[in-house]
Amino acid sequence: MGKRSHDSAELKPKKKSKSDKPPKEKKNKSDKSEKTEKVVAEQENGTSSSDSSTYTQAAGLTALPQSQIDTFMSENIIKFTDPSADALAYRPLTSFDYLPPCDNSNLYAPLKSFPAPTPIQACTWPLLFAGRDVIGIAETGSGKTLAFGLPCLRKLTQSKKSNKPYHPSAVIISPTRELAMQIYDQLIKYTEVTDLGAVCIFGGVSKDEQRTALKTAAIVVATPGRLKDLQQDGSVDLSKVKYLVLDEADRMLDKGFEQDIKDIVAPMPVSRRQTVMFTATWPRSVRDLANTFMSTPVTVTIGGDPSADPRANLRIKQDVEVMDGRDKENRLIQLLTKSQKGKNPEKVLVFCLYKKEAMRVERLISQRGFKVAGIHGDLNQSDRFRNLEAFKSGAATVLVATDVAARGLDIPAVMLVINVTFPLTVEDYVHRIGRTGRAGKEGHAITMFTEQDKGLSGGLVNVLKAAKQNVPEDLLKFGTTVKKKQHDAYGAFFKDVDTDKKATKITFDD
Ligand SMILES: Nc1ncnc2c1ncn2[C@@H]1O[C@H](COP(=O)(O)OP(=O)(O)OP(=O)(O)O)[C@@H](O)[C@H]1O
Repeated sequence: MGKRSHDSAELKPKKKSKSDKPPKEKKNKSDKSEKTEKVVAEQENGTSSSDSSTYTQAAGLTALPQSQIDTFMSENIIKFTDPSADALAYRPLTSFDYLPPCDNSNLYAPLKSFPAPTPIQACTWPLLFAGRDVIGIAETGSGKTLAFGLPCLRKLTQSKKSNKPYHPSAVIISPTRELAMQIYDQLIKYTEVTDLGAVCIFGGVSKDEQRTALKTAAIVVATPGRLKDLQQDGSVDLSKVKYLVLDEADRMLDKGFEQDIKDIVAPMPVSRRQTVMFTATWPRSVRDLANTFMSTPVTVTIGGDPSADPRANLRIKQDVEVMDGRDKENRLIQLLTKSQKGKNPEKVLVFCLYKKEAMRVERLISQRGFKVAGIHGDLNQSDRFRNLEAFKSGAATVLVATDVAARGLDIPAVMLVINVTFPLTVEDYVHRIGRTGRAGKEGHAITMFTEQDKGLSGGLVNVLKAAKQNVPEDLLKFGTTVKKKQHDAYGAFFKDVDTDKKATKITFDD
């Protein structure tokens, strides 16, 4: 587990008095069609979903010559798509000096470790401060967590009312426990200086401490399964939520999670909440669904049109090696021998597709004497956190993972990503390799590709071409057609299953 443990671990359970009791389970009577009509009506009216959002552009930012703004926009290939055609009025916040005033002057203090806002922060902050719904699309490792996190914290600090017990004001949903914990760890630096309570909720650990922490938390960072359980058993009431984030939004809206998200969001009136979605990949398949959760959203894209194929971070050198599956293990050991030699072995992340495959590959690597740890869905939560921590600290320099670690994880100084087995989708490929080359650094990814993966060759070729990478002849032989349909298991494969629960859900295995 990270240096900071989540609130629930720090709070001791108290004897419940009547007023301490969590809210009783409420039947959600909201009729779906009514809800959809409401969203449409609000979209037509263009009403703002926010109550405590105010934003006045700093005088210094207004004074900048338009040419300077235009250069920033074109250099970073920034695009705003706004049905209300209002977004361009908000100049990108190119320096922390232009942040709007905040009732709690401490809020911005932790930002001083950074030189300037990243492009996705610069462009989405003004819109989010102003209360707009936003879809933010930017490459892996580009600072999206603070892009949605800072406006959330400001909105809650500006609001005069304190939380009713068990009624959080903000919910941030992410697909995996490690990612939820990482978001929480980033945000807690800011909640600590502003006295906002936060809690991280995920499956695989006891619910009691989480229930206790929910009493005072203004911000809930959660994975969907456990949050839904706690909501359904009446441990938390989400009807006062005014800031909702879906991180890794395409994954959250995919069919593996779609129903959980709908159930969680049902009691949060769209008229009173600001809805924010962030991702590095934005397939067409989820866009219409995303709109049903949002009110006149502005889409902000950094690095090019989101209608194109998923885009890899341009600082990552991508090598694809087409080979026979039987040669993979030797090639893996060869690559590790090279990267692990000397006093300072490189941090290498090795991706497999199946849990059993990951265990086998981890055993192989360990037998060859490398310092390796593993992370996959069959490990219990404390082993997952411990192994991730071992990799972060350098106690293990190789981490073997399934796609549970593909998205969002921000592990410093991963030099090389090796894909032993290609993932189920090209989006997952982009996320996997995005564990290297983060926060402006260079990275390298080596992918073993076999005939079995040929259905994805077209999509991969497009990703390589878009990033101006070498496309091997052997890969082109498999064809360049991009199949429209995603793999059926996209989502289900990746879903974190709450190991505390009896197996009523499908547990995906190889
Ligand atoms: N303004 C900034 N300047 C420099 N570094 C920053 C800035 N904002 C955030 N970072 C750092 O950049 C790293 C990557 O940020 P983050 O994890 O939010 O990326 P991300 O865009 O969410 O990536 P992914 O798509 O993989 O989830 C983090 O270590 C974060 O602390």
